[in-house]
Amino acid sequence: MNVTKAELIITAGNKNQFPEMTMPEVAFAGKSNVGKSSLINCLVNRKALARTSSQPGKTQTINFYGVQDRLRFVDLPGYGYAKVSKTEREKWGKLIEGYLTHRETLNDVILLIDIRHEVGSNDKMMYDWVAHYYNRVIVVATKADKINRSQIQKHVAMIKKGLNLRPQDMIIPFSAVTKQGKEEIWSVLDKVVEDFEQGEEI
Ligand SMILES: Nc1nc2c(ncn2[C@@H]2O[C@H](COP(=O)(O)OP(=O)(O)OP(=O)(O)O)[C@@H](O)[C@H]2O)c(=O)[nH]1
Ligand SMILES: [Mg+2]
Repeated sequence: MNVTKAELIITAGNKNQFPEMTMPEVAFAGKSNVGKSSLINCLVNRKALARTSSQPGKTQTINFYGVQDRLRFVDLPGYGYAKVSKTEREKWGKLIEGYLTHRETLNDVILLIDIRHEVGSNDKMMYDWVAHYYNRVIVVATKADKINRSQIQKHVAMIKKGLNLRPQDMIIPFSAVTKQGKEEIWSVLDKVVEDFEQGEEI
């Protein structure tokens, strides 16, 4: 999709604020600071539509973005930030669960993993959880610019193994700096929109 229009729809701190289910949605999950907001900005050709920060744990709400009036991107709060209190973590769990398990228009969850690192226990937990509810999981291995190009396939294989990906899952190396992987992600998303719009016509 050639994106010329993207806007924040709502910053939701609880499920009553989730927008009506009128459009296909794709949610971005992953550890705090992994690059969820940066990926969204890259996909919509904007520098700062989704707020990014070098300080982890900044996004504590579910942020809905409208893309070209055909698709929504859903920026989920990151997990695994140690300085967050137990009460905050519980609130996070309820909010995420309330979204991920009750959203008929949620087509895919994109799980972001830092390409440099071994898969963490939180990542594995998140993957297993999403895999349980959704047909496929799209894994985006972020910050690919931080490793040598020749090492990318090795790291991708390491993540595949660490998460124990199934044949129907996908893994795409990506960099918000070089935009590597952007086209590949869009070709998956374009198909999501097409399928949704065709389903509506019937
Ligand atoms: N080199 C490089 N840096 C990146 C990339 N993606 C994100 N970053 C940097 O990583 C930091 C965190 O990025 P965010 O997009 O804010 O991460 P997030 O997952 O939204 O973080 P939370 O909202 O705290 O969960 C920022 O300093 C970004 O500039 C990338 O592909 N390459
Ligand atoms: Mg963020």
